[in-house]
Amino acid sequence: MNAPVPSPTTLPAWQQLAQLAAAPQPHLRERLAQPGRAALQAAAEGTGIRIDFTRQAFDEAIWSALTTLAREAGVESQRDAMFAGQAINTSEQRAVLHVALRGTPCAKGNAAPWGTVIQGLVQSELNRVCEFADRVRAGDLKSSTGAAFTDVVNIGIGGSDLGPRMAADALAPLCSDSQTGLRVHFVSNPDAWAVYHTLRGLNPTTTLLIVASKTFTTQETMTNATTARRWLDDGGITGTAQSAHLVAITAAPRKSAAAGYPEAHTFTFWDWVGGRYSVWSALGLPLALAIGSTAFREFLAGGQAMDAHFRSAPLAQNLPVILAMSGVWNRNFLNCPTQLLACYPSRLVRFAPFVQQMDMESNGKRVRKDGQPCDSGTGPILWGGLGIDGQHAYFQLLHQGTHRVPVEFIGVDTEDTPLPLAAEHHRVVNLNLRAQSQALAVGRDEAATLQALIAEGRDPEQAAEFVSQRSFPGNVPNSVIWLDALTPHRLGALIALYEHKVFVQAAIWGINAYDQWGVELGKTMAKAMENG
Ligand SMILES: O=P(O)(O)OC[C@H]1O[C@](O)(CO)[C@@H](O)[C@@H]1O
Repeated sequence: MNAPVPSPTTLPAWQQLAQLAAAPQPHLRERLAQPGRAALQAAAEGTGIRIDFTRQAFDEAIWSALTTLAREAGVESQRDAMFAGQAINTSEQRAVLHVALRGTPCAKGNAAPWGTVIQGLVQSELNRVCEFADRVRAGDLKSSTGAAFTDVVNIGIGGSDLGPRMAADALAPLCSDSQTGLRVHFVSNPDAWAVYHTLRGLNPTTTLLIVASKTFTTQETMTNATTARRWLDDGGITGTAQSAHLVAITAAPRKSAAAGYPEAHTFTFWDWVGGRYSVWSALGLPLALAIGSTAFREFLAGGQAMDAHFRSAPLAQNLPVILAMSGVWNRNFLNCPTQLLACYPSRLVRFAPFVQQMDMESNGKRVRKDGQPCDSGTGPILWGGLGIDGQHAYFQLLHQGTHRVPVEFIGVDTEDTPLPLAAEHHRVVNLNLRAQSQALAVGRDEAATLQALIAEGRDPEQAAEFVSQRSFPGNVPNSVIWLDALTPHRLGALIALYEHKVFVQAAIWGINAYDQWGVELGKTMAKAMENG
């Protein structure tokens, strides 16, 4: 029997927020001119991350009510239940302990909140992953022909692809110890071209295949794995020799063993790690191969630093809570159904699709944990990509379209690309980020536009004719998430920030962020069609 979960709309703070939202809302232009605006900024110690949320469409009174809502919805007790390993994934009766994969966020000597058994399992599998990655990178672990591996192909989809692929793209280029010549490739799509295109340039005798699947049943992954193993066969890597080229990462090791993946090359994780939260587990092996075990452990430590902040910072200064509650205000009180994520460092090219799965597969829910229908909107439609490219594509709609799209910008303070003019590139990137954040917030009204046109030398009468087309409503709520650098540690902290944001929003809406029954129907129908 499901314990009843109160609708958030019955909470006093929700009702207060509804009243505040019903009052006339000052334009962000005016809000930004109000004193005390600078208070809407916060940083998480030890993570290198800070958030400027001065351009969110609320004032201190609304912000205070939003933090009260978080308290009334029991965000803190729900957070503690997650860290204590309680079965908060109620529809599957599972704990949600991806946080345990990053190590304990306690002072040295204190027991981990999830207990020593889980701590021991995690540490021993992490050590295996790190050792394996370093041996492959060093050329100590040889292929069946005695050669060092030159290429790794990770075959997986969804959570078994997006996280490690995103992080490898972001980190491999600048990890100084990643110059081993080992190339890491990813194939997710079962369209034949995807796997063909990846394998055709590779040498089977020096290629390591990783098949990553929590269930080890996903049809797309198994189809690609069959083709890749056939490619090894065709390249003369057959029978027992093939074992040296095969790796399985799964929570179902019996299934991978039955399919012929060697035990020594099988890395496991557990049912309490959701696919979209699994980059910290053995599923991070391709990332460890791309950046080395030292950097991989730094990545985990970054996640752990954000966990420590999430567990201890007051709600009003707590970065995951800030992102989550800004989102709740925009989604539920300003009625904005979407959320744009605009990343300015180009190494974060895959960050938005990664967060898209994390957020939409988690909070795309329509009933609460007790099975009752939600009477408020839940997870937003999250979309995005690289901000600068977006400026020359869809930002027009943000500035002058008929949708109001809240934006989260991500930028970095420092740049270490080994190019003589890298600092100039960096200046241009951050200048654009700051300009877009401000332009979307303040816009430009018709009077200011007319003045600007006249200052350009336009005839005032002619200028008046098209002043509306040259004006910008602004008032687009946005925050900027600043990283001091894009290192493994900081990326780990950034991912954990988003994981906890999703957690807080689910806690507010009373939904289960950790199941994904919605994707099952299509899978079942595909199977039924296959069986005629
Ligand atoms: O790792 P598996 O079991 O192959 O699943 C891959 C993905 O499929 C899903 O179950 C549904 O698309 C995701 O949640 C998961 O990340």
